[in-house]
Amino acid sequence: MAPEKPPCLPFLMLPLLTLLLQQADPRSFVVDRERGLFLLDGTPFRYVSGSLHYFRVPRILWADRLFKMRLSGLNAVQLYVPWNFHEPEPGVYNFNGSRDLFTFLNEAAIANLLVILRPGPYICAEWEMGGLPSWLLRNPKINLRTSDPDFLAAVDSWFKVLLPKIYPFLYHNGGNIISIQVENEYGSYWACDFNYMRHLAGLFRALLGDKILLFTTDGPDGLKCGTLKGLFATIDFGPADNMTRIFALLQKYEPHGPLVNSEYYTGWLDYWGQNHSTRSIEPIAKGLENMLKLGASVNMYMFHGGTNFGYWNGADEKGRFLPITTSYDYDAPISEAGDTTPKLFALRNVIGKFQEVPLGPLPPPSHKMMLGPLTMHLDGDLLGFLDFLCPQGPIHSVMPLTFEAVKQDHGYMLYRTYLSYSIFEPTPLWVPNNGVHDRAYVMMDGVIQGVLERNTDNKLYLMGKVGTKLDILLENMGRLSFGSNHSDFKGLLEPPILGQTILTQWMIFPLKVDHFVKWWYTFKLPKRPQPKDPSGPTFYSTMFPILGSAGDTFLYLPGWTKGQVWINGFNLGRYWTKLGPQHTLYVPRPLLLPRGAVNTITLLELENVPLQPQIQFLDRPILNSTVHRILSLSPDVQNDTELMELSGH
Ligand SMILES: CCCCNC(=S)N1C[C@H](O)[C@@H](O)[C@@H](O)[C@H]1CO
Repeated sequence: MAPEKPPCLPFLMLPLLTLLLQQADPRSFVVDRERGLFLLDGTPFRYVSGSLHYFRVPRILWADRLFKMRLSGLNAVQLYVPWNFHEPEPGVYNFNGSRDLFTFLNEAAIANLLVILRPGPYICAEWEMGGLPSWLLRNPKINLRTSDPDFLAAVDSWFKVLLPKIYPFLYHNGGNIISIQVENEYGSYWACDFNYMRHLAGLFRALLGDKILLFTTDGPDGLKCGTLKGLFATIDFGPADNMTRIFALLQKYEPHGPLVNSEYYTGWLDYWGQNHSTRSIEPIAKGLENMLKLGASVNMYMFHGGTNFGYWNGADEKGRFLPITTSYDYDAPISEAGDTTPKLFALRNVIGKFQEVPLGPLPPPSHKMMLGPLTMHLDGDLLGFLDFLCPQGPIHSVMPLTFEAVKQDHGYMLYRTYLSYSIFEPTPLWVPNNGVHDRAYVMMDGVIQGVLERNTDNKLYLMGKVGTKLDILLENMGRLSFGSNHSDFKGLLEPPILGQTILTQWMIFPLKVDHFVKWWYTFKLPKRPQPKDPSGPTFYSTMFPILGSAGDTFLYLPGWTKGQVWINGFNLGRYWTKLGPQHTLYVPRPLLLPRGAVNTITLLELENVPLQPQIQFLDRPILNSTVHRILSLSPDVQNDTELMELSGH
């Protein structure tokens, strides 16, 4: 008798068996193209994710923000890794303090959030130079975001440090990173260099292995040059866009994978001099629900925006140079100060229709502190501290040099020369070829004459005797983070012209303002003889204890014009109260010293000080003040510009 045949499983049992077998799989996150699903450990999985940038939030607040994101019903967090945040000089790496990416990944795991990592090398994100380090521009001919060997050599060197550190955090290795993005919206960049994308994909595979899901993200018009065979294609769009049309476009490149919107915009960014951006809740919630009904995986950009502390804001160029504001609130579901908003609860309700949302309640808004007004005391004009600000002394050069040429990444540089002849009539000073990058404060023998700005053809009319000292303070307002040109050199890119004379013989002072302020805050500077009413860039400070209950707060600078703020030596960011729309700077509670200790606040005011040099700490932000556009264009251009702005361009 033939041995009894083993019972043949009815055909339908097979998938279940496959599923059960897969259950036994080790940890895995894969795309099932037969069913158009993600599988997590063999089980169908959809992520509802939110973007949070660790580099825009003080480390001590990471757990709070991540916990709120989990309680909002998210099961993943998406984050960029800014190359320039971690490699300040070639071959010098920093993963400490608020740069400790790995602690952040562990905090995300503790909050029970999976991670979608986007290490670039370019990240956009309204971040300085889109995350690329400005020291790349010390080679002025470098071709960024292409297969230029010089660029690829720097990229390889960086990723050979970063990616091995990421490897243990990959999901299948026991970590929480389920997918990794290659480049960022490459299809929006002019180069369309497939050798570059293939190089990146090969490098990621070589350093991360073949299990991790590598993907790309592009806008609807970028799929042709941004996608690559072997990389999972995803797309980004906002609530006002046509989801059906855009997902149909995506399916031309990813016909069998799950639908993914990697950047579903919950708000938008702000530029200095433009109105504050807000986005209504209802269309955002409706769009999210429609995508979740389709079974799509979605990442909401941003879920918590945070702040561009220091000099880290990026910029765009739309006819005019448009620096991003210090606040990256983004009108996001979690506010810049970490508070829940009605938008968060609306989105949480939508998510709750599709998957389990952790029981609340979400924490109430943090305690906000009010304090002041406080009177700021004049410490002296910037020129009076040159020995501290540039201890190594000036660089001498016939022609002006850029920030990059003298290895100054951020902040300010002083260019000094002397009149070689007297000018008795008002004589125009200007910089050809739009050579002011980005703002120039012009002084004669220490007296401010006015400001020259990028993308304007404004001139200043000067008079002076031979030997008069001409000082031009150049402010770097942040390098372009989007568009066709990231080689956004800073400083005087051309020699200024006075009348018919090209000004040469420069003394160039790279200013270490942050070192100076930190040093001053620590060791207290000796008082110096100062002009009785200095004009131009000037330092003010005051000291104050917190006697009541400390809390998050918003620094308000009524009547001040434009400058930089430090709290206890920490660079809080830029202010531009005269222009708006941001009138307050978020001060996270942990930046303030404990009750009874004395805090120090330092301002570098670049233009004009109010009659009453006071500041205040408010219990709410002002991000939408009326915009006072400073039009320093010539009259004819000014009228056109005003017309354009009135017509809402
Ligand atoms: C004017 C926006 C500049 C282009 N950036 C766009 S579309 N975005 C996509 C980009 O990938 C992301 O990093 C962010 O920069 C986002 C805007 O917040």
